[in-house]
Amino acid sequence: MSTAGLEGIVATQSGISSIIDGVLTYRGIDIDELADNASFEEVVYLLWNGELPNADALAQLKKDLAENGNLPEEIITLLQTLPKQAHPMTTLRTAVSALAMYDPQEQEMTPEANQLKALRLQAQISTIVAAIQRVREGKEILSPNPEYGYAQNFLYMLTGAEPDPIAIEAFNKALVLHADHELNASTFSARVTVATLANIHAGIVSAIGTLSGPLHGGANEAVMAMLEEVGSVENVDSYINQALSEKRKIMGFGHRVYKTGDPRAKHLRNMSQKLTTISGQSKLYDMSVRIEGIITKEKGLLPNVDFYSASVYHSLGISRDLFTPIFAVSRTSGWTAHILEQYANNRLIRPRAEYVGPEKRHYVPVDQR
Ligand SMILES: CC(=O)SCCNC(=O)CCNC(=O)[C@H](O)C(C)(C)COP(=O)(O)OP(=O)(O)OC[C@H]1O[C@@H](n2cnc3c(N)ncnc32)[C@H](O)[C@@H]1OP(=O)(O)O
Ligand SMILES: O=C([O-])CC(=O)C(=O)O
Repeated sequence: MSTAGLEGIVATQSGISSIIDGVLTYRGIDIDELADNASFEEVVYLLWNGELPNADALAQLKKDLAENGNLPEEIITLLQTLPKQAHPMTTLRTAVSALAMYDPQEQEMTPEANQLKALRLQAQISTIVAAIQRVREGKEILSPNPEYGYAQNFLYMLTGAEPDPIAIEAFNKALVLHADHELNASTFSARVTVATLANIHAGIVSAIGTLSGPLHGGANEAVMAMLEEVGSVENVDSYINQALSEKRKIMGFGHRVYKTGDPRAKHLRNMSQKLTTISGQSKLYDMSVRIEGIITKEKGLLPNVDFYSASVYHSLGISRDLFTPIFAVSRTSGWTAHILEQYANNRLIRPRAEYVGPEKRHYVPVDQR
């Protein structure tokens, strides 16, 4: 008997992140502690190496990420050539796929080569997402500033301006909160892909495609679309009641694993309150809180990581269709950690399907059909 959606099936062992009794940890460290204290670079190091970096290792990783963030000229030309109206997740997936062709170690599969490819991908993916926006605005594509950290560099490459410290802190926290999440759908697809011994870029392309759907990472963009459609706190009740009566899903609520709440959501809720106030858009936070109240009361569902991240990113001045690509920028750290873990102890992932098709029968020639 199959289990729909593989619910509750343990498909692999992993030492990277855990969800136990509703508590999320990266390498054993509670996400609450990391959200309040860690830089994204510390989290990347932790996910890849299993330990937090000392000061020298952290400085080296920051330097490596900034230095490896430049894009090959051919990728810049590609980004400038692809259709401007394409969804940025499609453009991102295509650019990462193309990036494999310019990676100096594309066909090398040693652990050392794979670690370097992971580093280059983590460095370049942020440049690509910022570049997608710059190209749409007809602006020059920027490279990372070696003086800046990862979060600061993304905001700088996106806008060309010096980002303010509150924005850097908030963006860093959002990156930390999205970095890894056990065997979510995109991570699973990355692991399935590389378990055939396909290369890292192939795994990340699979993962980006999987993340893009609204039942997974694409929900953050869908939440913002809903907030814009609702428009005001006064409209919330009628909009949500109508959606529920039509049995429509409310994006940003529910979770396959968490049934008593997503531990990341409270951080994003607090950030949403603060940032919407600073940016003069507290209406978005008020609408979100009202929606949460109704969905929790009517459906018993709680917000997931995607719900309040929408108003957070919007308050930072980020376009709605970049929300999911930004999720991919952060999750590349988790995807690559899982890919390296898969390579280190690999076996082809190939489950079975329960056959429910027609009984055995014979081929009928076309003139007899
Ligand atoms: C980063 C992330 O990926 S977090 C998740 C992001 N996705 C979303 O926010 C999309 C909205 N949420 C959902 O679609 C689901 O809750 C999922 C995909 C996250 C989890 O799905 P599953 O574990 O398969 O739960 P499933 O979709 O079977 O839902 C179970 C029941 O709750 C209902 N339900 C679940 N989520 C929602 C929702 N957001 N709005 C309304 N009803 C919902 C379903 O309609 C279903 O009801 P039924 O039993 O009467 O048919
Ligand atoms: O774990 C999941 O199913 C989805 C999720 O919250 C994530 O990927 O962050």
